[in-house]
Amino acid sequence: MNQDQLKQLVGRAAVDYVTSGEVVGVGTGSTVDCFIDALAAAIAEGRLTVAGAVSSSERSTQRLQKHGIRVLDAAEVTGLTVYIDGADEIDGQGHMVKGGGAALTREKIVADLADRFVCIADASKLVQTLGKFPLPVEIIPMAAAQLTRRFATLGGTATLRAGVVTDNGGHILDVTGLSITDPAAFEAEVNQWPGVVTVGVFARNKAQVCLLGGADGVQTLTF
Ligand SMILES: O=C[C@H](O)[C@H](O)[C@H](O)COP(=O)(O)O
Repeated sequence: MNQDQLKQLVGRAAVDYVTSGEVVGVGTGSTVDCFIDALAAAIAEGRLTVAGAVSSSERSTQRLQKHGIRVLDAAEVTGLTVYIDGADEIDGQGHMVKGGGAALTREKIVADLADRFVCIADASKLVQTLGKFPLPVEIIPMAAAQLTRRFATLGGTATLRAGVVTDNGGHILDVTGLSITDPAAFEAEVNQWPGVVTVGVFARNKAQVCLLGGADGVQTLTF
């Protein structure tokens, strides 16, 4: 199976984690696109109903609406049973690096509303230690140079993602050269640097379940 087929596999598997009749939290990315399509198919076939979705990006909102799935504002719900999203990296404890698609801030907001984060990913995303994938950080534009110097003190090289403006009007720094051995401490530290909107380490909002697609099918990891 190629990577696209693995994404479709885990996208379909994630539908089983949606509680019928409820509002579902929806992440962003190519794997989530597969989930949205599988969710729409399950609804069309009468296997499931949903009261709607809270979306983490304009991209996912458009795809959900194209399928006729109602999109609610995050402010319209007080909580969600489940949030389903991909990751750029996930470790053996469910900590993730996210934001390759620049949606990390809204993803963290919607994930924080949910009782359970179900991560869907192909097996290449599983790592021992976070940091090989360039770490996305959403920032206030005027802080770019200052934050670049600050990441250098941690051994990181930050590069501004050219031409990218997030759904919130922020910019993205991608930071290479980091080895994130304590994700919770790293997230807490970087989050309070002035100019940082959201750091792409998800430790406080880590996954409770990961559906990992590999040669042998879907492996379910629980944390
Ligand atoms: O901002 C984007 C998100 O964090 C994605 O969930 C992440 O980049 C994984 O995306 P994909 O499923 O396309 O690999």
